[in-house]
Amino acid sequence: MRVSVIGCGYLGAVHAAAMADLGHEVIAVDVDAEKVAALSTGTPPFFEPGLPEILSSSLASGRLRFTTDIAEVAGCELHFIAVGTPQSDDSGAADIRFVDAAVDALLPNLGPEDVVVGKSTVPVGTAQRLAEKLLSAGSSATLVWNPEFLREGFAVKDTLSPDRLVFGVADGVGQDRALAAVREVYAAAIDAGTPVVETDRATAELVKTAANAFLATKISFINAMSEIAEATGANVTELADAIGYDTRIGRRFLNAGVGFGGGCLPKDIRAFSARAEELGLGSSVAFLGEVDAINLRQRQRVIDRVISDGGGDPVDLKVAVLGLAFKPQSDDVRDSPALDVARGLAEAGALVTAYDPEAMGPAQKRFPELKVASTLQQALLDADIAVLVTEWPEFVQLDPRTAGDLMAHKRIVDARNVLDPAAWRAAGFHFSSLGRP
Ligand SMILES: NC(=O)c1ccc[n+]([C@@H]2O[C@H](COP(=O)([O-])OP(=O)(O)OC[C@H]3O[C@@H](n4cnc5c(N)ncnc54)[C@H](O)[C@@H]3O)[C@@H](O)[C@H]2O)c1
Ligand SMILES: O=c1ccn([C@@H]2O[C@H](COP(=O)(O)OP(=O)(O)O[C@H]3O[C@H](CO)[C@@H](O)[C@H](O)[C@H]3O)[C@@H](O)[C@H]2O)c(=O)[nH]1
Repeated sequence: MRVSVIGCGYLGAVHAAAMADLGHEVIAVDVDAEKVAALSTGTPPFFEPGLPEILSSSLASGRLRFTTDIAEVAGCELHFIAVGTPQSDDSGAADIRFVDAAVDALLPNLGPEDVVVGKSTVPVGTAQRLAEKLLSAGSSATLVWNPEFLREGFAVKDTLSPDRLVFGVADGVGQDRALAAVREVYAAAIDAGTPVVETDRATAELVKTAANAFLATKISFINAMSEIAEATGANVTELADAIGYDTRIGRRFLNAGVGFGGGCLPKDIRAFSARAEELGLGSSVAFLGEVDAINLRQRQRVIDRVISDGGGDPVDLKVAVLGLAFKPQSDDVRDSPALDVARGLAEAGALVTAYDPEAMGPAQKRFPELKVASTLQQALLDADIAVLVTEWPEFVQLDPRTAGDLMAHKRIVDARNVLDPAAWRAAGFHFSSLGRP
């Protein structure tokens, strides 16, 4: 099929390359000329395993092209909207101006039988409003809401083999055509057995928000348990293992630590709460405010722990911060707990040196005073204490004897609960984690 992708950020760039990899003809549009130039040469402006490979092969095959000129999408049968929906202000509401701008720019280029496919994460009710916008502009194009569930770090695999596909359509003219088009564009995944949920547009929008709210709740639940475990001498990892064996609960997303960050979970639960307030239903999801508060408390808990384990006075305390990305296999520092911990310690007067295998450039853009080391060993050199905040494999596999030889004092805070306390203590370390003795 001939498809366009509007917005070439994490979601759009991966989606465009994956669609071309599946054999579709893809035109991908972004307003950011630098991003378009980088992607056109096969260089993603962010780290995502597997993306450079499918990007290069799709560009070489001629099936994928990037442009800043929206007029080039004319003639495509299907148009994916993948622009950003960031948090707008302190209310937490989503800023959906980019979605509106994308649809406005698309309108003059739409054919009468085209299908517009919304992938951005939006507040429930947005799709209905956009469908009315198309109609009132005289377009007979149909709108499908098709939320995206990819995880950064696994984005290519998640796009090519998703857990499920959700198609939200409205009853009426164009419904069958729209469903046929999305089934065709995703035929490879559907033929491979991916479950498909065909529903109305409001449900499709809500599936996305509800999924992220549930994942965030699971993480904050286990982090609340880690506080209780710590006060009582219990072990939160063994607790998570034991409750996770119950298949109704499941072990995934029960890793206690410094909490969730990134470009999705934090902003999406705040946007959900803000939308519920607008609907007069704020109390129905009031618990999400607590999920957010527990999550942010974890960052402060880690900062406080580093200071207390470091001797109580943060001023001139030499801290090695291991990790800056919001999670491993990503260079994304949007709402990163690791970056907040580095910043919080520096603001308290500590001498912070951070290291991350991929995210130091993006981190320094947001926090220019941040001192970074070029290797893990350099970050640890002469440190009074280390704190592991992103569980990159090279940190998880770090030999405590090597670390001990480099550091001024043998002290470490494991803020992701991934190191073996016995091994670190045996190497002479003062070791602490969150909710584990
Ligand atoms: N990042 C993820 O893992 C992920 C996963 C699922 C869903 N989402 C959702 O997908 C959407 C995009 O997220 P992202 O992380 O890719 O954001 P992003 O900020 O990385 O990218 C958004 C892109 O849209 C471009 N853009 C803005 N206005 C435009 C316009 N009018 N025309 C063309 N391009 C325009 C920007 O220049 C930018 O490159 C959000 O709604 C997000 O919540 C993201
Ligand atoms: O047990 C866990 C699992 C995750 N995290 C943290 O939670 C955050 C989010 O992790 P993850 O969900 O893997 O990353 P994202 O790439 O942000 O993906 C989420 O957000 C995307 C954007 O909406 C969705 O598409 C995905 O389905 C959803 O998992 C990260 O900071 C993780 O460190 C924990 O603290 N404990």
